[in-house]
Amino acid sequence: MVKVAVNGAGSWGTALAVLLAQAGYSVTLIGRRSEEVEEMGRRRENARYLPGVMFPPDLQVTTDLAALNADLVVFSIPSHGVREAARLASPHLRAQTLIVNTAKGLEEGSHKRLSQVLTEELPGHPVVVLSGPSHAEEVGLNMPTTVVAAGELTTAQRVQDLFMTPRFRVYTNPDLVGVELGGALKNVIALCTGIAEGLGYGDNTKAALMTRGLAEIARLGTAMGGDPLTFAGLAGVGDLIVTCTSRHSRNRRAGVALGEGKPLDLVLSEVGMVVEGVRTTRVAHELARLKGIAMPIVEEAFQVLFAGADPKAAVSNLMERGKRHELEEVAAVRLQREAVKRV
Ligand SMILES: NC(=O)C1=CN([C@@H]2O[C@H](COP(=O)(O)OP(=O)(O)OC[C@H]3O[C@@H](n4cnc5c(N)ncnc54)[C@H](OP(=O)(O)O)[C@@H]3O)[C@@H](O)[C@H]2O)C=CC1
Ligand SMILES: O=C(CO)COP(=O)(O)O
Repeated sequence: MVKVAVNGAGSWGTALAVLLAQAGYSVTLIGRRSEEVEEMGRRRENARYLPGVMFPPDLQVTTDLAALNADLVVFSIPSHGVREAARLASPHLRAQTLIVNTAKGLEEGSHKRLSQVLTEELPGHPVVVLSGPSHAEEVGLNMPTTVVAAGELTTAQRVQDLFMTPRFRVYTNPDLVGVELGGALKNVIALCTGIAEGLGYGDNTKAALMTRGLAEIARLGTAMGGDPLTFAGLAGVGDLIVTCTSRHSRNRRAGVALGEGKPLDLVLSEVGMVVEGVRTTRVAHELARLKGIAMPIVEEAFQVLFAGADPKAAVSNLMERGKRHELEEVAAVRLQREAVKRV
């Protein structure tokens, strides 16, 4: 039987451990705090992070990293903990252990994608990224969900085979860069649509932020080597839609509270779970500057989160920017053609 370890017992790790155990594998969920792990073992439920989703009888829960001696190890650790978690995991893995990363973010400081971090810390291990519109609360209740497995295609197909169930449909995508950037950057836009909601603005404003946000995601993502088509797929617009609109989204919820005027520290403690978009805003802001990419929404998000800017003024700044074409590159070609015709 395939032996699986899920490293990280938050909401996403728990939902995936339940999914894989229901699929019939021998699954161990690894948490880092013994009191919580003991409670989960006793209640057969992760009451803190995923209440209402009962564990299948065969799902094991432990703090013991020896459980990482498995065929497949799923990392569900927030982005800021991935490098350290990989270092701790390294001595326990089998030579051939397949690694699947499910966190969505970028490493602060290095700006690295999380698959790059994992490949650096776990050399020789194949790394695949699982991403897409998939809230733990719904996966835990077996609601139909679609995701992508991104990486070297034959390895991504192994992950597709392992995770696919009648309620969890997995597509493959060879574009690791595009999938990881789509998954990380949509959290920034979800914070912004949440802020707009908290300010009392309506659906027009949210649709504007989602659409122009996607333009920014694709602009930075393609500059970093992603395929433009990936941003029209599950890990791009698909995840953007769910995160900007779902009541389950922690990024959206944090944005709403910020828009209502609460300070960031209070917002984060009230949400009580990881809000990846905050750190990712800082990284995306740095990347945009370094690469000379126009990301006005990310700029305003950065000013609101880290420079005390007023959210309402941030929306006005976006609305009152200089005039633009919707598709700058297309417009440049058209204008050139029209100029030639006039000569
Ligand atoms: N929840 C979801 O629906 C989805 C989440 N994701 C992504 O999955 C990743 C994990 O998120 P999620 O499970 O939701 O987060 P949660 O906030 O639900 O849980 C976080 C878990 O990670 C642990 N943790 C926190 N910091 C560290 C660290 N530095 N090192 C090791 N463990 C740590 C926490 O342990 P403790 O309780 O001890 O602090 C907790 O078990 C994120 O990148 C998120 O974007 C992706 C798709 C869906
Ligand atoms: O990535 C997610 C859904 O696909 C989870 O989003 P939140 O972290 O905002 O809850």
